[in-house]
Amino acid sequence: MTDVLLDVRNLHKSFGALKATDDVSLTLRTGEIHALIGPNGAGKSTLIKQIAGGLRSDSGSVHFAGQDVTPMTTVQRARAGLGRTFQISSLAMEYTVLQNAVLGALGQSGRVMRFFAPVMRQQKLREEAMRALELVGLADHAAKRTADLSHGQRRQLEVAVALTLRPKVFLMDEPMAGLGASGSKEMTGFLDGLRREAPILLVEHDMDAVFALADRISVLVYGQIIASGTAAEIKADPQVRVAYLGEEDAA
Ligand SMILES: Nc1ncnc2c1ncn2[C@@H]1O[C@H](COP(=O)(O)OP(=O)(O)OP(=O)(O)O)[C@@H](O)[C@H]1O
Repeated sequence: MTDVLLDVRNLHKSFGALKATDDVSLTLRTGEIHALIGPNGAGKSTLIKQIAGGLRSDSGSVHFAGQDVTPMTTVQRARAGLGRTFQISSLAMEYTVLQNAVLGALGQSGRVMRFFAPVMRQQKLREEAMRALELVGLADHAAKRTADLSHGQRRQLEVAVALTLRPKVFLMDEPMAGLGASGSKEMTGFLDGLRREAPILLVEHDMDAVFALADRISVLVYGQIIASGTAAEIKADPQVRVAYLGEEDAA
C-alpha cells in the first residue's frame, strides 16, 4: 500500500536460546495508531529497539518511507524521521523546558551543555523548540524548570524533544507508565491529536488507552504476532483471549 510509512519484515532476534522476536512483520500507515500489546517478556521492547536501530536484528529488514534503513544506526534512522520518545532520565531536570527542547532540536546529547549559551542564541533552534512545545501544549511552561513539571508534562516534553527532529513516525514504549488514571486519560487525548503530526507505533500495557486509541492492534506472544486487527477483532479473537486477555477480561 502506498500509505505504508513503516514496513517491518520478518525480524528475528535471539538472546542465546531465547527467541525474543521470531519472524515479526508489521506496518504503520499514515495517520494511524498501531498498538503492540502482549504479556511481559513477549518481546515488545526488543522489537521497538530493532526498529529504532539500538539493537541489531539477526535477520529481517526495516523499510521506512520507501527506504531500506536496516543497515542504518539509531542516529541515522532518527535523522531520517524515525522518532523514538526518550526516557525521562534523558531530560535535564535542572534546565528549563525550553532548554530541553532546544537540546532536542540540536539532536545532541547532554554533553553539549557547555556550548549551551551560544546555542540558545540561535533563533532557528529556539523557533523549532517553541513549535514543538506548542504542539504538545507546553509553550506556557517554556521558562519553567523541568523538575517542576508534573510526571505527565515531562512525558509530553519527551514527545516535544522528539518532535523537534520532525519525525515522520513515532515509536513509543509505554508512554502511560506511572501516570495514574487521570494522567493516562490526559495522555490518551494528547496522543490522539499527535497522530495528525505523525503516526504512532505504540507499545502499551494500559488496555483502556489501547482500545481507545488504536486503529489496529497486534498481539505479540513469545516473540510472535498471534493476531492483528481492530480492537473489536482483537477482543473477539479466541487465541488472544486464551493467550493474553484472559477469558474473563475479554468477555
Ligand atoms: N539484552 C538482553 N539479553 C538477554 N535477554 C534479553 C535481553 N533483552 C531482553 N531479553 C529477554 O527477551 C525477552 C523479551 O524481552 P522484552 O523486554 O522485549 O519483552 P517485553 O514484551 O517488552 O516485556 P515487558 O512488557 O515486561 O516490558 C525476555 O525474556 C527478556 O528477558
